[in-house]
Amino acid sequence: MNKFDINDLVLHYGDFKAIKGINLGIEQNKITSFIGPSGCGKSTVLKTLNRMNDLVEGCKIEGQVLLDGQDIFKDIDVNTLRKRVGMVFQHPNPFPMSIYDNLTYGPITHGIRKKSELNEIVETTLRQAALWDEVKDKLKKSALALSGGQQQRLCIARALTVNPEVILMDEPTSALDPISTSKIEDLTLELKDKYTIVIVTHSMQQAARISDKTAFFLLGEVIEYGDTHQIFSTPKNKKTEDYISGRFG
Ligand SMILES: Nc1ncnc2c1ncn2[C@@H]1O[C@H](COP(=O)(O)OP(=O)(O)OP(=O)(O)O)[C@@H](O)[C@H]1O
Repeated sequence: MNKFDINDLVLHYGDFKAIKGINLGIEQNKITSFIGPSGCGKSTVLKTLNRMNDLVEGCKIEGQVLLDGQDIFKDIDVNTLRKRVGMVFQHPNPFPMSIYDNLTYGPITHGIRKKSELNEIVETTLRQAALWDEVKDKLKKSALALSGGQQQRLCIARALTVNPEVILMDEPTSALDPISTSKIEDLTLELKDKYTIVIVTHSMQQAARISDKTAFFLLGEVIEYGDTHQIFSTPKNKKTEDYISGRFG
């Protein structure tokens, strides 16, 4: 079953046509990777899924994006959409406050006040993000004192605090060392039981390791989309083959 249906998506930044008519079904409880050379529109499509492009001046979107069959531009209020569809960015961006406050910020905004409930959210999400053991004794310490890899796991935990259905990840490990990268990859694999995950990655090894489905982007179009194993072993399109075999990009 598809969590998202992207139908004939065209996106302009001013006069520049960044996305040239994309059709894609994102399956529920799967990890979908977007791969392709720099500037081909991967992040743009990812950000469209929770309407982050709305804030960009001159951005014009045509076509349809459905979340569980509902039009994200017409049927769902943007705050509800962003609660349902969380995001983790390339560079860890914890708020300059304590670990605890980072994790209670979203729930408090959504009206949760009870201390016991907030405590439970903090512990549950830190456990889900495989960070609890490392930080349980310093929850009141600044999140900025954590290592980069820990900060990124905190940002994943923070994304989980409002109980989303989808997690969008924009190159979440590109600023991290190999050990932290491997932790985030393991975590991502664990999270797919409960969440639908879409990840933009420059690492084809990463896409091959963790994703069920892969979409190959080129110049604002999806050239090929299918099971990750098929895309990497028997690509149907010559351009996909050239890219994954390192002939360009
Ligand atoms: N805010 C913006 N204003 C104008 N043009 C933009 C904006 N954001 C992206 N673009 C352009 O749209 C195109 C697609 O960019 P996008 O960031 O989606 O590509 P990408 O595949 O994610 O690239 P990368 O892998 O380098 O992150 C690029 O040509 C980029 O320059």
